[in-house]
Amino acid sequence: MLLKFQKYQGTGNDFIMVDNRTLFFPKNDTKLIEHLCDRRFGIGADGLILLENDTLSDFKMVYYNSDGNESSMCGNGGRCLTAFAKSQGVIENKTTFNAVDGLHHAHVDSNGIISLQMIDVNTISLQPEYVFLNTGSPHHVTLVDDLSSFDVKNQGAAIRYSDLYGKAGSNVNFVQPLGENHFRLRTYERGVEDETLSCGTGATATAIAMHALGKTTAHVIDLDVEGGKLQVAFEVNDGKYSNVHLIGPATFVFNGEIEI
Ligand SMILES: N[C@@H](CCC[C@H](N)C(=O)O)C(=O)O
Repeated sequence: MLLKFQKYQGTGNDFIMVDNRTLFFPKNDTKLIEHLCDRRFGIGADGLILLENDTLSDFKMVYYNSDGNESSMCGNGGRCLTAFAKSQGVIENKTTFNAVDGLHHAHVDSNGIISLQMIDVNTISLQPEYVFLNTGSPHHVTLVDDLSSFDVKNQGAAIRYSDLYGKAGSNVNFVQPLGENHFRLRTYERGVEDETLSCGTGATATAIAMHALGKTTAHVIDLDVEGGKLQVAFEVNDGKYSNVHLIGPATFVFNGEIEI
């Protein structure tokens, strides 16, 4: 069978997009999805995203990490899927779609920048050396002095596979403050099992964690990731974070087709 797909990337976090509204795609074929995401033997991507019909909203998002397993929410992927849905004529510039963590609102501005509403965050674990929270995916957030020389892959894997997070594991974000509302982060991603150039739920987690730690009083945070720049905006009342938005570009890379 010939699989038609489009590649998208959001600040360097890259995805294979498939229009699966006819439900033709073999969703349970973990090995196929892993192969398609392989950067040498397949198309190459951090993840694969299916666009499907939904009874409650404009469309449904189904997300797979590059290990081939379906996973939790992908913030950059949600922004890229919004751009893909627009390119396919499924939506115009505003949408509500259904993902594994519920309904998401998104809109595309006149410059193509996409703002994606993320889930509210009401539970934050503040520990002496780190913060843990869930922004649609689980995130461990810890401050480091110099990100440029930091061994993200090995240090990230050690935390991800530690007893802290059991079989499920967690994504791991290493953060360096750059200014009052400006942080740099590098992320080790669960399910990719490597550093990615960007992680949207990770950037969201980092922004909220920095506010919860008192490292900033701002409610609009700039985040420098390896693949570009993201912004996270939120409201907060009594330690509860709402109206959370992940804002940034989502770029079409190429059309492709591959025999599967
Ligand atoms: N890159 C994504 C996160 C995708 C899910 C994550 N790897 C997990 O399994 O928790 C993002 O942009 O949020």
